[in-house]
Amino acid sequence: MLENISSVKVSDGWHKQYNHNATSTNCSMRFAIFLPPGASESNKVPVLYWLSGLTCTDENFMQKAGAFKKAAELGMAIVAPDTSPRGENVPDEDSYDFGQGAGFYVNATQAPYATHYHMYDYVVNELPRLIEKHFPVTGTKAISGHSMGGHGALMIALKNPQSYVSASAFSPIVNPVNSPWGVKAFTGYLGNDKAVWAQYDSCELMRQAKQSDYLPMLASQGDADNFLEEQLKPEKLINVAKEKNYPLSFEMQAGYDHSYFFISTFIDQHLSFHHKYLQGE
Ligand SMILES: N[C@@H](CCC(=O)N[C@@H](CS)C(=O)NCC(=O)O)C(=O)O
Repeated sequence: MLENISSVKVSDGWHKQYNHNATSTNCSMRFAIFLPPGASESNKVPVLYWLSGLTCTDENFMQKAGAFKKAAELGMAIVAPDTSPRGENVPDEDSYDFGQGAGFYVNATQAPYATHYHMYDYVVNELPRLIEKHFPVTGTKAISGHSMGGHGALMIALKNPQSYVSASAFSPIVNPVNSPWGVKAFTGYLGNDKAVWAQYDSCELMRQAKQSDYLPMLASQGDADNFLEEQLKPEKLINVAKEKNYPLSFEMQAGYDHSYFFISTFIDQHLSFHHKYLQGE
């Protein structure tokens, strides 16, 4: 069952948080939803799913991105899940980039993580089903995210092109199999078989994509981002997109760092981008 834990009016719509027992992650999960003004059973709205980065919960985007005014104007709901399973029984590690707060949107196969760390199934299947059952939304979905969540958004869209109308990302980890954050997470959650890692790597997935599965994709990156060269490596995805003629619009923005200051500056552009496709244009 859904337990409502907060309800706040904002930009004429509502920001709400819920807990529920999730079967995919085998624990209680919290998520946040923004419902734009006028959303009702007789006026269902499309949904943008937002996946956050390392150390985040459902709250970082909702509190810092400044997305409500534009989402209210465009008539879009936004759903922000947590970034991992959580709780006393959920295995953790004393580091910011693995364990709780760092689920990497994969289905873990390795003990002791395989019991709970199924964020891929949670985001792709369980959460949308729940949202569509309990809220006034259509089944039309787009997906976006930041950093680890940018990896999640692009990877999930590339693996499920029939389920989303568009995908975007801020500062995404585009090639986790070649990024220290990704290598650490994939080794811990997925083991040593690189063929399994490749199934969650946006560069590899784009390389394999059929033209009939191409989705409109937007990525924004700040050139003053501390993680740019070591972890994010956007040129890897840009190169694959060029080779494949994939419709990726990549925008390097001068002077911006890795933070929500950057996201809040360009979020309206990303919401408008998704709106175009969510409206069925
Ligand atoms: N230096 C950071 C690295 C983690 C980080 O930059 N997290 C980003 C996502 S990859 C974030 O959104 N942090 C939370 C926030 O800014 O609200 C830390 O040690 O916590």
